[in-house]
Amino acid sequence: MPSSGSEPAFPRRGGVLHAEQVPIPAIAAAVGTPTYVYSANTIRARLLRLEQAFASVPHRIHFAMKANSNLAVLRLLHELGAGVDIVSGGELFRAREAGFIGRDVVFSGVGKTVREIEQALEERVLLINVESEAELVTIDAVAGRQGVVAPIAIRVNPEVTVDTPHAYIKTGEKGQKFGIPRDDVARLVAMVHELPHVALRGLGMHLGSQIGNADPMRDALPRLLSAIASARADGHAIAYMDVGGGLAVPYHADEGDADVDDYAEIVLAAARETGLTLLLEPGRFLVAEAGALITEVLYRKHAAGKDFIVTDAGMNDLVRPALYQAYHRIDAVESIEGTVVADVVGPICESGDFYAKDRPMPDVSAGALLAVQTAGAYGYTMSSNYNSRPRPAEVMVDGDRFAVITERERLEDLVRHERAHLQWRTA
Ligand SMILES: Cc1ncc(COP(=O)(O)O)c(C=O)c1O
Ligand SMILES: N[C@@H](CCCC[NH3+])C(=O)O
Repeated sequence: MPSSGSEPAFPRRGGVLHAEQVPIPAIAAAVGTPTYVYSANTIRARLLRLEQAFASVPHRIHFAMKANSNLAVLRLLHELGAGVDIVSGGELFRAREAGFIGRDVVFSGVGKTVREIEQALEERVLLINVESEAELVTIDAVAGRQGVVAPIAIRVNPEVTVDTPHAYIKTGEKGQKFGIPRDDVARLVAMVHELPHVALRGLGMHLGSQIGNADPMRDALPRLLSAIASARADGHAIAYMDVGGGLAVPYHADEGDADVDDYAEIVLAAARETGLTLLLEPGRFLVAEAGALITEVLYRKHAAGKDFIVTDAGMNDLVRPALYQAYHRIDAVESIEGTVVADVVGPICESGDFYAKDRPMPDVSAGALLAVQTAGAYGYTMSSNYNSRPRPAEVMVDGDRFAVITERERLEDLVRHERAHLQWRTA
């Protein structure tokens, strides 16, 4: 790791990268900006926190890799014994590359294609979480063609009230596309008996994301438990109970974590009551605080009585503020004298391209580095090439080691691949 000797100005509680001294200026100089920087030690600490909370029952933590599918992050979680929750063939491919095998994988999502179901069955995934009757029939047909029996779980929509900071990140409420409405579950469970190539091994749910208290889980668990009891009464050998992800992390400096112990207490009680293996699918909780987006200030601008800080990162690099009006703390990497109330905006041609509005900020000049905090979850994975911009680099820091992947390397690999497979065919 190149070292500049300068210490980041932000390793305080509630921020990211507090678990180790990460030489951000040296990383920015070596890799360029914008770049995501992840801390392996923070991910270790977060996983340990959850492992300790659930240690008293048989359980497995399946990281929802949609939150962060960087290979170094996945490899670390694999080494630490986690499994993964995937939602596409692409995620299955990345999971395999990171060392996960079939039984480490649960496959969620409302729109799995036949090809994705085939691949999941070829890999012998632990569970395919079924989200509709049509999907159930498709899985049975695909498994039949492969001559196997697909292990499935039914994802119940418990239809409870879920309190999240934005409507787009609720999933377990009535009328949403996710899961099987709770009144339909018994019918689907019964249908499984008619389908020779599926075996119902679990029931699960996922309530939503960034859920700061245990109330929705408290409301939903009895509904999941009753579905489990009916499925068992109907003769199914249920082995797993999946409570999804959703645990909140602090984005504001004065916010606390979701109360893991409160959450664990009610989930543990339910798991004990069933005697089943508990599956958890946390995404954000494991990685959000382990990541920051490092961006350079390009310009200061004063217009119509307002101050703007123009950064080289935009909504294509981190879309959460534009998509969910999400708050991310923004700190100067090196100490700056004075503050200014400013909008922090990116270079994209959209008025929604901002990271902060009218926010007291360090009075930075062009060339200063900013750290957009709590960006390790749904940061890079939701980034795009909008405005034909390259995606940010990603750097994983682990003590004095670091692993870098840049867009140039990704594109070079793609082009190499394309060249290797380019061939003309006669029509
Ligand atoms: C099925 C499923 N499991 C797990 C997660 C992970 O959620 P979170 O990152 O909030 O823990 C999600 C995303 O909301 C999801 O859709
Ligand atoms: N992408 C969302 C979380 C939703 C996860 C998928 N169900 C976020 O950035 O907050």
